Amino acid sequence: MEEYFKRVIIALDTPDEKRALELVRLLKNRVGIFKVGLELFTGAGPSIIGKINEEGCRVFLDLKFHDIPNTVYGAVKQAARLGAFMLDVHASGGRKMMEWAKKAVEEVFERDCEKRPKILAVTVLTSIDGEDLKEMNVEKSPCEQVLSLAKMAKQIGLDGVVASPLEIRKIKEVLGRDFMVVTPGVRPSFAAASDQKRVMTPLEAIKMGTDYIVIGRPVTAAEDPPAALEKIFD
Ligand SMILES: O=C(O)c1cc(=O)[nH]c(=O)n1[C@@H]1O[C@H](COP(=O)(O)O)[C@@H](O)[C@H]1O
Repeated sequence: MEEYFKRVIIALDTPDEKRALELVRLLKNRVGIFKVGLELFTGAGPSIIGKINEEGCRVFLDLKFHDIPNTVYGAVKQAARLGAFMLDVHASGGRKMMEWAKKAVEEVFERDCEKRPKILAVTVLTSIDGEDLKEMNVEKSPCEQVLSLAKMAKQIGLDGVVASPLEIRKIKEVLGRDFMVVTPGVRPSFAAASDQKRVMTPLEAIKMGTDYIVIGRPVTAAEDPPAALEKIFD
């Protein structure tokens, strides 16, 4: 079980700092990384990252930056100083935007490469399927589109990608084992898929070779979050 817990990131999707820290305290003896996304960051403010770090846990700062290169460069510079272990930008922001995001992190940690947060590129959201892509005039399948964005992220020198579990095998095969893959869109058999479309169970995703799975509601909305987490891998 420990082997599985090491690969879990819990998404703290609540606007409430108190609830977020309560979840961290409930789960921190099993899970070491918590995700601060748009809802919590906007609701609780940037200081939430330091507070999670003070609990002895690492933070994936998931703000999915997507803007012109100069704006993303400035935002990533600020985000990189907050103490996150990983942060992300949208790959669909393009090559230059990703290059500038990398440059921002490198400049902040010029003298301290070890502390540099990892930068991930979000490929195709797990809530999007082939039909949705077609509607946006993307003729590629989700897997092809993920792979082409992931290749660009790797060329630029980002640390990895966020993709669905359905693409893990292909990304690792083509881009190598060291290129990090983080997969939301995991649903245990007892949980509803809700707005997620490209899903697999957490255990299947880990067996496919993902570096980390991101789990939110199946754990955080459960009456007993630690028990829900145990049940997933039991
Ligand atoms: O970047 C992400 O973390 C992300 C990318 C993606 O493609 N799909 C996705 O669901 N996420 C995030 O992963 C979490 C999934 O939460 P649940 O659907 O509740 O398990 C949410 O916080 C999403 O914002």
